[in-house]
Amino acid sequence: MTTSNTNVPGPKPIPVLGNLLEMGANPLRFFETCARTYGPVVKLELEKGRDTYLLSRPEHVQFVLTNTQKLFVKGYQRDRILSLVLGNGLVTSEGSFWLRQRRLSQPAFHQHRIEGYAAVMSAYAQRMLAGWRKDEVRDVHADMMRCTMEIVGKTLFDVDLYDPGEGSNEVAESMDRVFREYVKQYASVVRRLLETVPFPLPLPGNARLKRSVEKLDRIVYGIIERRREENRDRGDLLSMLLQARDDDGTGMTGEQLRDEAMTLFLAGHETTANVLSWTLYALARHPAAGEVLAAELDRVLEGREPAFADIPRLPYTQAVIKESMRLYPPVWFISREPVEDVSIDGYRLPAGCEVALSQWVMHRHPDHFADPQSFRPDRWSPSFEKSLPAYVYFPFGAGPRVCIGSGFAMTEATLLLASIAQTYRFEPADGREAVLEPSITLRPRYGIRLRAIRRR
Ligand code: HEM
Repeated sequence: MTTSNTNVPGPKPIPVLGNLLEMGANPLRFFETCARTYGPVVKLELEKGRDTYLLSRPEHVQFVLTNTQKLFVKGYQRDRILSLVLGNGLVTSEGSFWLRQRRLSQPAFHQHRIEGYAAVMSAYAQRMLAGWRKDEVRDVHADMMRCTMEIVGKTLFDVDLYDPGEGSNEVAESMDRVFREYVKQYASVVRRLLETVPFPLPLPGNARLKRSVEKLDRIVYGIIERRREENRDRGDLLSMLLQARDDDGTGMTGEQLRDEAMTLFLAGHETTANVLSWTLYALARHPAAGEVLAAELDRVLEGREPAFADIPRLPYTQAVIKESMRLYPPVWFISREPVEDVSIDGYRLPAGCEVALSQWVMHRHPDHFADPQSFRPDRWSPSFEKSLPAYVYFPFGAGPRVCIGSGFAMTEATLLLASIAQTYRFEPADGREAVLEPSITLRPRYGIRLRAIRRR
């Protein structure tokens, strides 16, 4: 028999605000505490008229993610900010429209394409390091954001974002402005409350974001137009998207290309920057792991610049990245909406509710990870990976909507970390811990200041 959903355990809501204030104070701790206190299915009131259910069994993750498209939708269209910035691109679209776009975009992420992008990744890492001075304190998050943005600019648009000769600083600046405005609004709990108002409010933040997006749109449409006229494969993602044809021979419209380009730019640069920033932060606090990493890099690379072919020979480098994404998952929760009532562990979750799965909660679960709060890259042995139940560790999601850029991201993170850690080791610049900001991604709120000590 299915239990009524009113019986689902959860923290007591207060009038009007539900559980929003508790969550707003520290969403990560709130989700973790709820899962530990109330069990694998927790009911939360985070939106007016729509309950949220936090699920934390691996079977729940499997059920929800593999049935997205059939029993669940992403429901992002109700999110005004994401819709304004990303339009109807791969992250936000649904159903048959999404499927077509995914099929058209997939070839841009084939292994041989990524191999081509790898050379750009390594070269841009070297260019970044050339600007670092011996033993100085740096905000490594700012460095990683800039470097991954340059890499996306080059691999996506074939534009060198920071080469003043190309006159393309405008793209970088506009992207940056949109991004900052978007993060500022996204992290706000007040925004979640205002989302319940059924029309866009004339708030200054909304107007600023809209103006920035309009400016960026003009630039992106300009690039697309010029590239259409040029009609040649430059080896970048945009070339692939421009060439992509459906079975009936139709390609993407200008608007679809704009939405996909914007989506890939945003989805593809901050996530990887976060992984690298948190990795350097963890290494600075765990010098022994840093030494094992440096020894692997010295042994395998013998001082050379890392290349795509080196990646399989860098297992510890990859373990460091996996462990960093376990503790600091760049996407810390995934949300879905059931299209019909579904039954989970005997509870009925109604159509239209929000179902939340949290990498933060699952990746730190003591049932699955020994000493779960500690940074221990050596846990990622082949036997451990084999024994880890499926759908416990899912930094890139799973099912049909799994990250299309996971191969791109792992290649980029490995090559950048190898380049950086080959030349530098890190020490905390002061005794302060970095502040986690669980916005749409898990970012360091005030950056990450580390002393970069030159090794070679
Ligand atoms: C470490 C870096 C990254 C992480 C942790 C990450 C994580 C994720 C996750 C969890 C999802 C699924 C979201 C959901 O199911 O609701 C996703 C989707 C997506 N990611 Fe990534 N991502 C990363 C890098 C990238 C890169 C480099 C790109 C592109 C260049 C990219 C493009 C996308 C796109 C387009 C989607 C939507 C796919 C679809 O629905 O068909 N991501 N990513």
